[in-house]
This record gives sequence, structure tokens and C-alpha cells, in this order.
Amino acid sequence: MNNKREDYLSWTDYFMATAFLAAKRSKDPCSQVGACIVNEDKKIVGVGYNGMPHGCSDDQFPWSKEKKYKLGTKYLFVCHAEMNAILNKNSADVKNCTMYVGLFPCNECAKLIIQSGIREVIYMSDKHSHKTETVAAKLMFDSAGVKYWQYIPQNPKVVIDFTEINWNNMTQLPSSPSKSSEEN
Ligand SMILES: O=c1[nH]c(=O)n([C@H]2C[C@H](O)[C@@H](COP(=O)(O)O)O2)cc1CO
Ligand SMILES: [Zn+2]
Repeated sequence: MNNKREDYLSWTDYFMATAFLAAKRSKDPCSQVGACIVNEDKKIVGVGYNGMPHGCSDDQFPWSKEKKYKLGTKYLFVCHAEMNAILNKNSADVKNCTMYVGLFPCNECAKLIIQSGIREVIYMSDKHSHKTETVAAKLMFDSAGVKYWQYIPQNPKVVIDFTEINWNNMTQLPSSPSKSSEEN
């Protein structure tokens, strides 16, 4: 047991998994989105998920998508994950930070991202790429010089098993050649 573990999470997996873990808190029955903001020292400075504003009950405000009666839908009320992550920041600001997010940001979140000084957006899904909001978001990111790229994980699953802490690691096999120093 002299060698370090080799199957540890990469930084990118770690930050994206943090965004996805936050999304598990969402009460939205259809779309659970999480966002994680990371500074230049690779420190997490903000995490958020989509939900109703403070003081607006999850049980009273609507989660419907039915657009015929606008006031009866979630769209007028729900705070997006990106907005919450920015507002939840535990640092003075989020200038030059990177945002990891489950879904490509909408135009409203793109404005918040740009104005808050975030320089890079790493997203998992671009399933709304055809929507006007997404096209507008990309136009603004391109103009403002915010970089964005889709993350394609090597392993699609990160499993958290609470019982793992009680396992006996002494039976682990010797590890394979080490990773690049960048991954330390
Ligand atoms: O960037 C986003 N971030 C975010 O948190 N959301 C949330 C708001 C809503 O709760 C939900 C979108 O609802 P739906 O996909 O079911 O129409 O996802 C939606 C977007 C839109 O891309
Ligand atoms: Zn948004």
C-alpha cells in the first residue's frame, strides 16, 4: 500500500459531480439542474440548483409546464441553478471563475454569468440547443468572450456508496502507472 490510488476523481469529474449532486436537491419533477462555480485555485466558491425563491413554498407554487395558463407554470417563478450558484457564492466575487453546469445556460443566466465575471462554462447537456434562449446565450457568450465547451465524461457514472467507508481497503490490488501531474 505504498502507491497512491489511481481511480480517484479528476478535477473535472469532481466539479461536474458536485453540480449533479446539488441537482438532487431540486423539487422540479421534470428537470433537475445543478451548477458549481470554481475559482482559479480550483476551489468551489458557489453551488446551486433550480428551485423556488426563498419564502415561496415548494408545495404552493406550481411545478407545471402547461403553458396555457402562464401563472400556473413554474417558469415565472423558479430560480435557475446558475443564478442560485452565483448568488450563493461564498467569496467576494466570481470573477475569472469557471461554471460547471448540467444544462447549457439560458439567455437570462448567460447575462448573469457574463456580468458576474465568470469566464468559462462547462456543460453536460445541450438538449435545448434549438431554442431561441440557447442561441441568444451563445451569441452573448461569443461576444463577451466567455468560453464554453461540452464535457464528455470518460465514465458516465460516479457512484456514491455511504457504506464504502467501512470497507477494508487492505485487499486492494497494486495500482497501475501514474497519471499526468496535471491530474494531481
Ligand atoms: O439553464 C437552465 N437552468 C435551470 O436551472 N433550468 C431549470 C428551470 C426549470 O426548473 C427547469 C426547466 O424546465 P423544463 O425543462 O421542464 O421545461 O430547469 C433551466 C435552464 C434552461 O436551460
Ligand atoms: Zn437559466
